[in-house]
Amino acid sequence: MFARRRQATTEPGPGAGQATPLVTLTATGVGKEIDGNVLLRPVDVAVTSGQCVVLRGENGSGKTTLLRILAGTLEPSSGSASLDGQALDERNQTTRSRVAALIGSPTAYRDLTLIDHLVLIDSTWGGDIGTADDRADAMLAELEVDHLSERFPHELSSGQQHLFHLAMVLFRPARVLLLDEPEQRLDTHKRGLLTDILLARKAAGAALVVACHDPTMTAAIGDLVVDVAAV
Ligand SMILES: Nc1ncnc2c1ncn2[C@@H]1O[C@H](COP(=O)(O)OP(=O)(O)OP(=O)(O)O)[C@@H](O)[C@H]1O
Repeated sequence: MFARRRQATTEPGPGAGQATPLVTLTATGVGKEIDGNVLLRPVDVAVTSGQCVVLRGENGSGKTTLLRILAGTLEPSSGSASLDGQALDERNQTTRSRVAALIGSPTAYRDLTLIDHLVLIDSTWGGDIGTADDRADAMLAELEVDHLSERFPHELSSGQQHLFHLAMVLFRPARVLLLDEPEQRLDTHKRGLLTDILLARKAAGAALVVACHDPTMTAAIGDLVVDVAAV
């Protein structure tokens, strides 16, 4: 007998174009050590709906580690992180339903086209405007990669691949968006496009935490900058 399919959720979010209740993501004194190696010095972060916190820090200072803790995929060694007072854990349906994260590369399949990927994601998260194909096309168009919709992931340039990864994450509804260097590999125009999309998500009520090395983008999207100390 098969186990019941693990549901994502039907909760709406800014990606779904619906009104979004407030959320608060808090990390207090979170730090991480593995086998005596410091990955992240203790740091505090708090963000609520409609705000963006930018994580700034030199290479290796622990920004990705912090994002993993906020995504509930990594336990902190010290301190605690919570979403609306509940501990973050990606295995927990509440965390999964509210938090979308681009940390590293999401899983992609060689034999599915870009639009196939988004339609697959749509089969979990759904939407209420048009068909799944319409919704997927609209997401790809927002990032100006709709002309690549019938390509396979390995037929993309590195910047196009990154835009595809962003599309997979931005496509699903989410009250919290965690993005690790979303500007990487993007040209100036695409960075501007992404900036506008993130500002729109903020205006729609998403809470954003973004690790970013681009000062222009940081100034445009950030309500608060958290400097992550070198380890
Ligand atoms: N599994 C691990 N075991 C031990 N140390 C690790 C492990 N993973 C990462 N580190 C170390 O932890 C530190 C923080 O890494 P992290 O990827 O969080 O930094 P970052 O600020 O995101 O860096 P970048 O700006 O280069 O992306 C680095 O010094 C890294 O070498």
